[in-house]
Amino acid sequence: MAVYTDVSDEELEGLVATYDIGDVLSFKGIAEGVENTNYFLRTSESSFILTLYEKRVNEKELPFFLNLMEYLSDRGINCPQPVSNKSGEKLSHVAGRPATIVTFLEGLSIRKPQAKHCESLGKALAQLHLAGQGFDMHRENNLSVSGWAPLFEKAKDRANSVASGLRERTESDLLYLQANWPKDLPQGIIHADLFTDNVFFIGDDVSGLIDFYFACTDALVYDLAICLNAWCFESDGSFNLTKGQSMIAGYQSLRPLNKEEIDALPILCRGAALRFMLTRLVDWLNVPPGALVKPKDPLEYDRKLGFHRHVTDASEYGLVR
Ligand SMILES: Nc1ncnc2c1ncn2[C@@H]1O[C@H](COP(=O)(O)OP(=O)(O)O)[C@@H](O)[C@H]1O
Ligand SMILES: N[C@@H](CCOP(=O)(O)O)C(=O)O
Repeated sequence: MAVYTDVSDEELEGLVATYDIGDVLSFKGIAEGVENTNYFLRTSESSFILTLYEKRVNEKELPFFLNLMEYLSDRGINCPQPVSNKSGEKLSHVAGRPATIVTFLEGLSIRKPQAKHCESLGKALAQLHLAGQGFDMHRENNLSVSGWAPLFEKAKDRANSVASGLRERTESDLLYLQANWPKDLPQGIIHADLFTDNVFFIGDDVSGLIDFYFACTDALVYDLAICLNAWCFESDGSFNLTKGQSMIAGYQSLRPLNKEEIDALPILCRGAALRFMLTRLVDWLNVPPGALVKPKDPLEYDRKLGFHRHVTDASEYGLVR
């Protein structure tokens, strides 16, 4: 459970009194997520999520995320809407942390997606990229290639205690990716963390997207590389080509990839896997004392990297030319 910060009854009452959202009926820490503290809040008027921003979120960047959710929602993407308080502000403070109340989205996340879910996700990702065009705020991806070496610094001395040879494999991946990372691909707003727990379905169709706190401006096809990693591997570590084909076809049905994007897909998939291996490794080695959180397994992404290192062509991810 990701509850890093407790909110007392008094703090909650004080916060809710600054909003026009009715009276508190129930309030409960949420058993998923690893980044921020989330509570489910039900009031006499509706259901909401209270998010308290933790370690990786810089308060100065919150207007980017909150405005982005509003912009996307105005353009037909079903994502959480920040609720303004009585003073018209979307950002509040509670229990010593910056916080927002956002609307609750209906739908269920799917733990074991099938090809049809991957296709629907591919379409939803392309819709998100198209809807994000014209958003006039910019946020660097601080977890892209230039951010990986500093992240690894925090973990490299203890990496081999997690898996034998992990330090050496990671150093070699870093060198390769730093030397070959593609530039000049089409850019735009990317979600950058569209894992299965951040996508809601109703039936077989994507009904909503949440958790925009890694969103940034980067190569659009890098977002597809993140999703191929997160959705198309089986638990035995194999890549499911049918799922990859479905996702890429779903994406291309709305936003066809150009030649440069297709050529870049293998290295972007490898980079995306390294990015999640690294953040997981750092978190694995540094669980805050007392936090109710289950850190995610870095070795899942170490295994995925083992696959990506041998890929030479986008067709190996299911791209049909
Ligand atoms: N707007 C929302 N509507 C419904 N459920 C939500 C919403 N936001 C978060 N949740 C629930 O809270 C969980 C954790 O949220 P998430 O944003 O992924 O946290 P974290 O940023 O810590 O990873 C989600 O998996 C989901 O179950
Ligand atoms: N998706 C990341 C961790 C970020 O957590 P999330 O709950 O916001 O998706 C990972 O799996 O490493």
